[in-house]
Amino acid sequence: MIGTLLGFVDDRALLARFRLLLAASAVVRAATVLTLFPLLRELLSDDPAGAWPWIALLALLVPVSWVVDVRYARASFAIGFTLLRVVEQRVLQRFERLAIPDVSPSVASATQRALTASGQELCGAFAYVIAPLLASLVATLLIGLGLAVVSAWLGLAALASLVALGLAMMASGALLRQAEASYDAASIEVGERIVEFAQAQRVLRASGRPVDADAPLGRALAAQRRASLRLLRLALPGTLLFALAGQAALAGLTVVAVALSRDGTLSGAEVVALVVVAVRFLEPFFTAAGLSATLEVTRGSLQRIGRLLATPPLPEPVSDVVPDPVPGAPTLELRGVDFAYPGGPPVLRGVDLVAERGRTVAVVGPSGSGKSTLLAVAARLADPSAGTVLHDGIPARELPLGALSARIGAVLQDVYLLDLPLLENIRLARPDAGDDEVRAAGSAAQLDDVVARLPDGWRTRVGEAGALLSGGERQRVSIARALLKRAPLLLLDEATSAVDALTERALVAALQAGAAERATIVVAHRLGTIADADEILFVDGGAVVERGTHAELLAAGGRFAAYWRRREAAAGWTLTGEAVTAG
Ligand SMILES: Nc1ncnc2c1ncn2[C@@H]1O[C@H](COP(=O)(O)OP(=O)(O)OP(=O)(O)O)[C@@H](O)[C@H]1O
Repeated sequence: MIGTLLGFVDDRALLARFRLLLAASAVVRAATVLTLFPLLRELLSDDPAGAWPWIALLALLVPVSWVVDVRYARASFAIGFTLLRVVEQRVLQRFERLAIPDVSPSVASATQRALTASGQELCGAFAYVIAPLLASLVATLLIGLGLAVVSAWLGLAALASLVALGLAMMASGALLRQAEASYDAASIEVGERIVEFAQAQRVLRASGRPVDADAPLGRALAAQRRASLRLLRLALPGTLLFALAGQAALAGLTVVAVALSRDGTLSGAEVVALVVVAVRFLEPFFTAAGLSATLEVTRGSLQRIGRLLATPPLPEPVSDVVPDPVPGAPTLELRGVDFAYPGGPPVLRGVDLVAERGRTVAVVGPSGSGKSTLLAVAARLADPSAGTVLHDGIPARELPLGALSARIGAVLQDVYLLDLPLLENIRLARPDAGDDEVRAAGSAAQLDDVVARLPDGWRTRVGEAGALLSGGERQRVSIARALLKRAPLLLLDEATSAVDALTERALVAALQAGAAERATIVVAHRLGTIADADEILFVDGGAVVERGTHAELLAAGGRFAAYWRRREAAAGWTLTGEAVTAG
């Protein structure tokens, strides 16, 4: 565990200082304890004046030990804070680079715990528990060596004590580890359920479901309570076992000292001195017994962070240099792309798609046929299991993620706004854009009337996840982002599904204004958007089953034509008063 912890520390000079101070602290502590042996021996002998040199040495060691320990504590804190920083950094970096399907609720919850608790736990545990314990344990080893110098038998007894205490420590750790693992799993489950509970408030209230013991959150909280009780229960036998081993070790050392006195190897005064040294020798182990629960929590945090960091990120090229576009290559090309979500059936099968500058490709198909997934793979939110995605002829995997993201503007189904002013939410698409540009993009995205209603206009914070705005308003913000970005590839997934027909017309016009400069792929159910596309791909079961222009596909009388007729018929249906009638 200590090796793993120190493995996170990227400051080599700090690590070297820490190791040096650890050695110095252990040596001085051991020397202080071992000095007690000759000091007490002389003090209890016929000539107590012989104790003066040892008292002088002790008087010197005490302030030296204090100075070394203060420096050691400072280095330990510096390591603790470095752990906090590096863990936060690595967890965030890894999270940002995970393929989107890998960002499951449990990964999100584990990340949240790693960022909000684990880093702090590691920092505190290292500075307050692990580092002091480490110095004490190394000092104990040195004291054991010192005892061996006095007598080989004492050395052996000390070694046997260390082994017994080490085994007791491992046994109590193993008991706690199991309980800690189930407590950890229960806490992650509670984290997931709380997020779900908060997000599903409208649905829960609409369905009138009370939060009771049978609700998912109630069940998760009950499981966490049980796991926490088990953790407390299992801490007790471990501590008792440890105390027993400690008493046995002390008794063993005393028996050896007494036996050595009986055969004349040690004087009575030396036996008394040895018992005092033996007590100090065992002290760190008793401290460790009291702290074993903290150590197991630290081990749990480390494992959680390790699991998160073990999830492979989307592979990135080693070099930051963006390869040159291949002359004449389309803006985006998918060649024989297959894709499946982790553990799921194939969702895309052999998809070919070419999106060229100035042209619009519409992807059409029944619900669940894989349209949004196709856009996700195009944007490299996930890598295909087979086939290639090329941007300007460059395989997506050869483009640094930053460069790739700069090429793509997207309005996806799940629009997410941050709790920032409206203006800043739009500016996220292009952080260097000036206020005027951001406002112009917002106006083109039909946000002027929204802004007029907001208390602070463009500077109004939109609330967590954009809670202050309606679904259609959030879509407009997302479109404003895409307009501001002016990326060469625009991906639209039901981009205007939540706005009224009039606003939609204005938004489509705004999006078309720059269409000559970019390639557009649009997933839409609305007939107008589909009919105007340069090419339509009809997708079913993850495969492109028909492709062509609107006129060609209608003339072919195949799947798309049937879909189109059904849509047209549905568009004629209207709800009036009590009945549904065809219009
Ligand atoms: N994160 C995910 N994990 C596992 N399966 C998923 C995930 N997202 C989508 N799927 C599955 O992949 C399939 C295709 O989903 P996708 O959202 O791409 O379809 P779609 O054609 O865009 O549907 P819609 O028109 O309803 O938006 C569906 O069967 C869906 O259940």
